[in-house]
Amino acid sequence: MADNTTEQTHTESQIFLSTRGGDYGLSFETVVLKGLAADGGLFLPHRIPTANDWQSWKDLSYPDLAFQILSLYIARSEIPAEDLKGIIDRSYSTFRAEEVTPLAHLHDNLYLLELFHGPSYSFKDCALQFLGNLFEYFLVRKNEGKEGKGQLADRPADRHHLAVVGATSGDTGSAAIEGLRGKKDVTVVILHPKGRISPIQEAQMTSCPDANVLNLAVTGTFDDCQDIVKALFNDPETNKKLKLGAVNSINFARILAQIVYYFYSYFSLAKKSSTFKVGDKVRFVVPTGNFGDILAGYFAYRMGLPVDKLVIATNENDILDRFFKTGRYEKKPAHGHEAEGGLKKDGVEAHEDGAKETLSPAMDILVSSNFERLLWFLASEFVATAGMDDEWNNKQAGQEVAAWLKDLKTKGGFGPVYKDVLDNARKSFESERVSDPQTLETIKATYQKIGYVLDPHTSVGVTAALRSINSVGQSVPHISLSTAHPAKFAGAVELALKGEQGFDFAKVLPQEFVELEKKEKRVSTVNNDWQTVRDVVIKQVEKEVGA
Ligand SMILES: Cc1ncc(COP(=O)(O)O)c(C=O)c1O
Ligand SMILES: N[C@@H](CCOP(=O)(O)O)C(=O)O
Repeated sequence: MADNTTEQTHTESQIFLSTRGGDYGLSFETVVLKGLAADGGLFLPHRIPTANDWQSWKDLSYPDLAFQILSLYIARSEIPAEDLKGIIDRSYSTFRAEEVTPLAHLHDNLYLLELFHGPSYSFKDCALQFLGNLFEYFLVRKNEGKEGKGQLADRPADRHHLAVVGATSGDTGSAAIEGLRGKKDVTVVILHPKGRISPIQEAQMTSCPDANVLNLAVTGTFDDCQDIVKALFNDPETNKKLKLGAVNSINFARILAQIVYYFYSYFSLAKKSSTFKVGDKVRFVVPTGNFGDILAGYFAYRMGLPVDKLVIATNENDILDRFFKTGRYEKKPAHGHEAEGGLKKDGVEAHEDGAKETLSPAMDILVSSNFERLLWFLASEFVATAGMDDEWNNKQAGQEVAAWLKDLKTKGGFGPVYKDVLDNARKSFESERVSDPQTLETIKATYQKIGYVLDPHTSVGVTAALRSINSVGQSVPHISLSTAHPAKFAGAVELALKGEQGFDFAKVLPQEFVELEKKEKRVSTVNNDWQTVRDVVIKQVEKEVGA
C-alpha cells in the first residue's frame, strides 16, 4: 500500500513499512498517527540511512544534533525545517540539565549517561516530550479552519481527535502525561498494572488534574496492559470509531528521538576523556525491557556510530538474555536447556503466570515488543543472501517475522532461529541477566566507592557493564544508560543503602516528589479485558468531544 505523499519527495529512510509485510511506502505522519500497522506489525523505515558526515556533528548542541538526525527520517515536504526546529526546541527546553542528557564519569573507563533530567525523571521524556509536540503539530495542521470540538463519527468537517492509549510499567505513563496533558484534541488513557508500580510512579500519574488524562489500574501485569493496547489497535471497529494514537515504543517516533542521545553521549565522551577520540569504538550497556531504548542504539550503530557492542541488560525477566544464549524466544524457559550457554538458574521462578516481580519493576516485562523490529532486520539480512531486489527482501522478511510472531502468540515461543540469524545478532549484541541481589549489591558498591546513588534499573545496567569490562578489558570505554532517577524507586534504593554512612534518602528526593503521594489520586480500576477498556476509552472521548 503506497502513500501518495511519499512519491518523489522522500528518500528510502523517510518512507515506512510494516514488519509483517502488510504496509509499504507510508509517510512519517501516517506512521506516527497510526502507531501500529493494520497487520499487527511495527513500522520501520525502508532503509536505515548512513550518516556519512556524522563526525561533523561533534560540537552540535543537543537540539541541533536532534535536528540533523531527525531530518534523515522526516522529509522536508512533511515537516518544513523551521517547523521541525521549533518542535525540537520546545521539546528539550523543558529539561533541567543544559546538556539535556549529561554524561557522568563513574570510575575507570565506565561512564553513565544520565537520561532522567526531563519533567518525569526517566529516559522516556527524551522521546515523549518530542512525540507530544509532534502530535500537537499534526493535529493543529489537520484541524486548521475546522470548528467545533470534534466527533467520534468520521465526517470530513469534524476535527481530528486523537485517543492516545498507552500501557505502562510506570515510566512511559508519567512521561506521556507530561507530554500531552492539557493539549487540544487529545485524550490520554494510560493503563498500568495495579499494585505493580512504585508509589512515586503511581502518584506522578494519578495526581495529574488535567481533564484530558485518565488513569486505569488494570488487574493484571504490564504484558496484559500491552496486550490490551495492541488489541484495541488491531480491532477495526474500534479504529473506525476512535482515532487511536500510540505513546509506547511501538510508535516509531519514540525510537527515532532516542537515537539522538547515543550520538550525543559519544561526542560527550570524546570531550571528557583524554584517551578517547572521535572514530574510536565504544560499548553501550542498556537496561532493557521492551527493547525500545537499545533498538535506538542499533539504529545509531547502523547509521555509522562506531559501536563495539550493544549490551542488553535484563533483570530476572530474561526472555532476551535467553534468546541470545539459546536462539529461542520463549515466554517461559523450556526445560533442559541443552542449547549453547544454557540458562543460569540462580533461584529464579519459572514464568508460569507472566513476568516475575523484581526490584526493577519498570522492566518486569515478559515479551519485549520492539524485539520484533530487530527480528525484521535479522530476517531481511538473512533473505538478502538470495540475491533478490530490496522490495522482494522486505516482503520476504515480513513473512518470516509474521510466522515467528504467530508462533509466539499460539505456542508461547519460537526458535531456535537459524544459526546464521543468531550469529548475525551476536555480531552487534551481547546480553547479561542481573538478579535482584546483584542489583542491590551494585547500588551499594557504587555508593560506597564514589557516593553516587543508582536507581535499580540503572544498577542492572551498571552490573552488566562491569561484567562486560571484566571480559573485554578497560581499553574499550563503556557508556551505561541511566534510565531513571533513584528517587522514583525509594524501596529498592533504601533496601540497598540503609545503614550506609552518610546516606539520607531525603537528599536525593527532588522537591516535586515531596508530599506527592499525599495528593488526591484520579484512577479507576478495570478488569484485565480489552473490551472493558475499549468502552471506558469511548466514554472518556465522548465526555470530552461529544458523541
Ligand atoms: C527506568 C526504566 N529503565 C529501563 C527500561 C527499559 O527500556 P526499554 O523498554 O526501552 O527496553 C524501562 C522501561 O521500559 C524503564 O522504565
Ligand atoms: N518500562 C516502560 C514499559 C513500556 O515501554 P515502552 O517503552 O514501550 O513505552 C514503562 O515504564 O512504562
